[in-house]
Amino acid sequence: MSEAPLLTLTDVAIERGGVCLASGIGLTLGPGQALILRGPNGSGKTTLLRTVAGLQPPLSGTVQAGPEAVAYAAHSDGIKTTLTVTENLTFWAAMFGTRDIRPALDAFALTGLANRPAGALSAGQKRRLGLVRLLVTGRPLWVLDEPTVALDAASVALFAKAVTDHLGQGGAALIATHIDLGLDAPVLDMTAYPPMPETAPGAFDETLT
Ligand SMILES: Nc1ncnc2c1ncn2[C@@H]1O[C@H](COP(=O)(O)OP(=O)(O)OP(=O)(O)O)[C@@H](O)[C@H]1O
Repeated sequence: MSEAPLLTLTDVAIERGGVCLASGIGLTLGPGQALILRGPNGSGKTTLLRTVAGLQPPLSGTVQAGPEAVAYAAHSDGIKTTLTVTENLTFWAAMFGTRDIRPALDAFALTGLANRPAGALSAGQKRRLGLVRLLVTGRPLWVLDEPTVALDAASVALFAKAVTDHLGQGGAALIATHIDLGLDAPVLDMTAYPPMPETAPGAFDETLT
């Protein structure tokens, strides 16, 4: 039995600001699989996630993900503060063709906050609103950068359940996190992929994008 992978990285090197951060990264994520990214601050976790999300090209190697496969949750919550929780989620749901937002609101315990302007949420509530978007994208590959920042223990548990359910439905997840989410997932340690000694200067200049 072999299912098509949702993500394949082959001999990937990544860079930020013209500096190679890591090289030789190879991985495959299939339906139902998660991978945890670990490494010290500045080791390139965010840069790798940005590269997988297509926000920047790899310095070398190939990144293969299905078309419209990736849902990327970055450090920023990406919410509209003047809109209510419902209005934010309705906007995202419409973008991705999802009609019913109630299951998503329930899954992240946001139903009681549905009519509150997003700008009046606490930091952890804002983070939950940023993450709940994942549920209405319908996209199979979740690429998540420190998703649990500002979440309390109960919210971390809700998030871990959402990821587990997503994997159970045939999705996959690549997650940079410093905390244990209780997932049965292997760890990719960035320190195992040292940068190439020679860095091509200016291979990607993000000031031009
Ligand atoms: N916009 C940028 N321009 C140039 N260099 C950058 C930029 N953003 C980050 N960097 C540098 O790239 C390196 C990798 O950063 P990155 O954010 O990928 O690391 P990280 O492993 O996610 O770190 P953290 O654990 O602190 O989130 C760091 O040395 C950082 O200073």
